[in-house]
Amino acid sequence: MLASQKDFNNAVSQVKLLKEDPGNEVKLKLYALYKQATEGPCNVPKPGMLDFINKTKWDAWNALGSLSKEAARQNYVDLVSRLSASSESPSPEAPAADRKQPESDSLVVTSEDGITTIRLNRPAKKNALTTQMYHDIIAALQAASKDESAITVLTGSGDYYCSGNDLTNFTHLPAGGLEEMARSAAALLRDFVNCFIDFPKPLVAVVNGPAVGISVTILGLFDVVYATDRASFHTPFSHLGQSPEGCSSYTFPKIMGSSKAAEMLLFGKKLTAQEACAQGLVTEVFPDGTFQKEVWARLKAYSKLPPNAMRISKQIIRNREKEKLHAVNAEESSVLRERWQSDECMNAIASFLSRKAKL
Ligand SMILES: CCCC/C=C/CC(=O)SCCNC(=O)CCNC(=O)[C@H](O)C(C)(C)COP(=O)(O)OP(=O)(O)OC[C@H]1O[C@@H](n2cnc3c(N)ncnc32)[C@H](O)[C@@H]1OP(=O)(O)O
Repeated sequence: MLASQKDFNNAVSQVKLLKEDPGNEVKLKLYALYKQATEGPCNVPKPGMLDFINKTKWDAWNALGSLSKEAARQNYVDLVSRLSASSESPSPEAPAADRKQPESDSLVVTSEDGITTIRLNRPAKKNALTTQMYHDIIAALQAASKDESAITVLTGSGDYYCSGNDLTNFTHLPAGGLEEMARSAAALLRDFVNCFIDFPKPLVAVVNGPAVGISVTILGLFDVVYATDRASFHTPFSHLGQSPEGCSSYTFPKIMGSSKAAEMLLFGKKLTAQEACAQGLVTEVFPDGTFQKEVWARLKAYSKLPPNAMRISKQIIRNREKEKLHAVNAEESSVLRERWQSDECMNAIASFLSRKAKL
C-alpha cells in the first residue's frame, strides 16, 4: 500500500524534528523526492554550470525520471522513517522494528495492511539488479516469509519494472578472475531463484513498466502477475551470449507452449503486455493511468483473506513441482557459469558498456 498524503505531510514535519543532521547527500535525496512527490518529474530548465548548488539539486530531481508522484511520496516517507528510527533509541513498539532493512537504498521494503512490498528503487538505472540487490532481495523474501503479512509484492520505482541483471556486475572481477566471478555469480543466482521457488505465501508481481532478463524469467515462479499496458517482456539471452535462468527453460514452455517460449528464450522476441497476458505469463493488464489504483485496491482486498488458507493452497499447487524446479535451477545456473566465461558473453557485455549496443 502506498503512503497517503497524510503520511507524506507527517514525514515532511518529522524531517524538521530530526535530532541529527542527515548530511548533504541524504538532504539532496529528500529534496528530489519532495519535488517529485509534489510537482512530478523535473520540468524546469537546467541551471547553468556555474550555478553549482541549483544544478546539483536539479540533477538529483531529474535523476528520478518519470517516477510517479505516489512512489516518490512513498520513498520520501520510507526515507524519513529510517532517518527518524536511526536518530532515536529503538522502540519495541515500532511496527517493523525487527525487519532488517536492506543494505542500500536501491531496495525499499515496507509492510502495511497485510501486504509486504519489496520495491526495486534504482530508477535512474532502470532498476538494474546489482549484486547487493540480489542479496537484499533474498533477505527481504526470507523476512517476508515469516512476517505477519498475507501477501508479498515485488514492484519497481520509476518508468521501468527492472532492466535485469546490472551488466556492470560482470566488471567487478575478484582476485580469482573470470572463473571465480562466474562461480560466485552462479551460486548467487541459484540462491536467489531458490527463494522464489520456496516462497510460502502468495507472491504477486506488480509490473509497473518494461521488464528485461531475470526480472521476466522469475515471473513464472510468481502466483499472480499484474502489468501496466506500458510494460513489455524481453529475454535477450542469445543477444548477450547467455542462456535462460529463473527456471524459465521449464516454466515458459509449460505456460505458453514450446514454440512461443523458444521465440522468447532463443530469439529474444519482446512481448507486449497484452501478448504476455494472452500467453499466460501475465494474469491481467491494466491501463497505465489507473494501474496503481486498481491493482493496490485489489491486493488490499485479497490481503484480508485468511492467510493460512492461502498458504496451504499455494503449498498444494507448488509442492509437486518443487523438486523439479530446484533441479532446473541448478542446471540453468551451472550452464550460465560456463556461458559467463565465453567470448560471446564477454563481447556482448563489452559492447553494452562501451555504449555500442542497447536492446
Ligand atoms: C547474479 C545473477 C545473474 C543473473 C543474470 C541475469 C541475466 C539478465 O538479466 S540478462 C538482461 C540484462 N539486461 C540488459 O541487457 C539491459 C541493458 N540495458 C539496456 O539495453 C537499456 O539500458 C534499456 C533498453 C534497458 C533502457 O534503455 P533507455 O534508452 O530507455 O535507457 P538507458 O539510457 O539505456 O538507461 C539509463 C541508465 O541505466 C543504465 N542501465 C540500464 N539497464 C542496465 C543494466 N541492465 N545494467 C547496467 N546498466 C543499465 C544505462 O547504462 C544508463 O546508465 P547511464 O545513465 O549511466 O548511461
